[in-house]
Amino acid sequence: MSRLVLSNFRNIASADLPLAPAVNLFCGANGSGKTSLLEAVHMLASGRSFRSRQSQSVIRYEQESLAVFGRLANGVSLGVEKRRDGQGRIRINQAPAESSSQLAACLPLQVINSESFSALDGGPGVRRQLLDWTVFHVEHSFANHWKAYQSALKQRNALLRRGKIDANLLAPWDQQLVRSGEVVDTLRRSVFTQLRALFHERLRDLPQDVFAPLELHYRSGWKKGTSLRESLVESLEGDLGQGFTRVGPHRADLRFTLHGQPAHAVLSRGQQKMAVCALRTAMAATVSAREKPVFLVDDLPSELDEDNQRLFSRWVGDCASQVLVTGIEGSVTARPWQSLPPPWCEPRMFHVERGRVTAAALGAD
Ligand SMILES: Nc1ncnc2c1ncn2[C@@H]1O[C@H](COP(=O)(O)OP(=O)(O)OP(=O)(O)O)[C@@H](O)[C@H]1O
Repeated sequence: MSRLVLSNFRNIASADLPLAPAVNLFCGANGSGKTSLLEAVHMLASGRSFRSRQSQSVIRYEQESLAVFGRLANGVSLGVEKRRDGQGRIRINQAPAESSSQLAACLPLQVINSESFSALDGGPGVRRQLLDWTVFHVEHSFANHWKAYQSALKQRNALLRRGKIDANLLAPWDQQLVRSGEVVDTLRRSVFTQLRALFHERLRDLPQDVFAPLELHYRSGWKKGTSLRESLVESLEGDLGQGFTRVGPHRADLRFTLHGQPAHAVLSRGQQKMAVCALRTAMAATVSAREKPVFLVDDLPSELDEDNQRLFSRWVGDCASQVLVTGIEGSVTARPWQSLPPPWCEPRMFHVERGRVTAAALGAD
């Protein structure tokens, strides 16, 4: 992204930022507005915030609307506007866009923040989304198959909730469920194989006594060794009792294990963060043949020692198109990037103070 423009975004009344092609650092005190800048980029890539479901809370107090505009390195422009009454607009190259997945296709994004630990300790839905982000950016048609699957699932569950089953009513939804569900699973499986290999490649840079046994598994969402159709038939009686479909790609999961235990129950906090960083950069590397993602990194030093910060910056340099990093102190935030080859070792520094963002000299705290 070469330019980022914000208005009335949290405590930032306005900002117009020329971004460096590789590394951009946003430094300042607590509450100054650093994370808000990352949140604005996230909104540009997805139409929503990563901190709040309600965009009203993101609009600057006493203002009616917010706007974010970004010009990408390839010249494409993206714009998102949100109003307090819930209305909003998404534009790509000035023209209205139909869905936020069009934004996502233009701007693949990876976020590392305090929420990222949920890849290890959160529910299966969070991990499924990580895999699906990767699949979508490798194969954009995945979104249509997944949508078709979810709409069949909704109809099937509505029938199951009624409690008595007319086989003629259920059959067409089962057919659509199996057809799109198998495509979803096939795409996930093939992308998972690449992702897992790239994840292990990164783990080899970490202490092997700890990380060599870390395993990543894919669960399809139904019984191993049976087809989706067979599984649906097998579970129909139980599904009827529960009133919803208990098997299928909507129950898929990624699992991280270490010596047979869930990884988050064994790894230290810093080790967990490095596992998440390995996963996120492996995801970026998996999709990079199509488009290299932009990374948003909120407070890299928290939980990580200097060696791990440097390792993470090297991983990012290998798979990302650009990175936006926040930190309290400029010199500390810049350090991990300075040992990389150009252009990664030439960060652009911005100072953030009570919602005002200004260019700053490197090393000025
Ligand atoms: N809708 C809003 N309108 C105006 N100000 C807001 C709004 N929502 C949040 N704020 C304020 O905007 C600031 C947002 O700070 P942000 O989270 O971006 O800070 P930060 O620099 O990342 O801080 P930290 O280092 O503590 O993580 C805070 O001071 C917060 O109180």
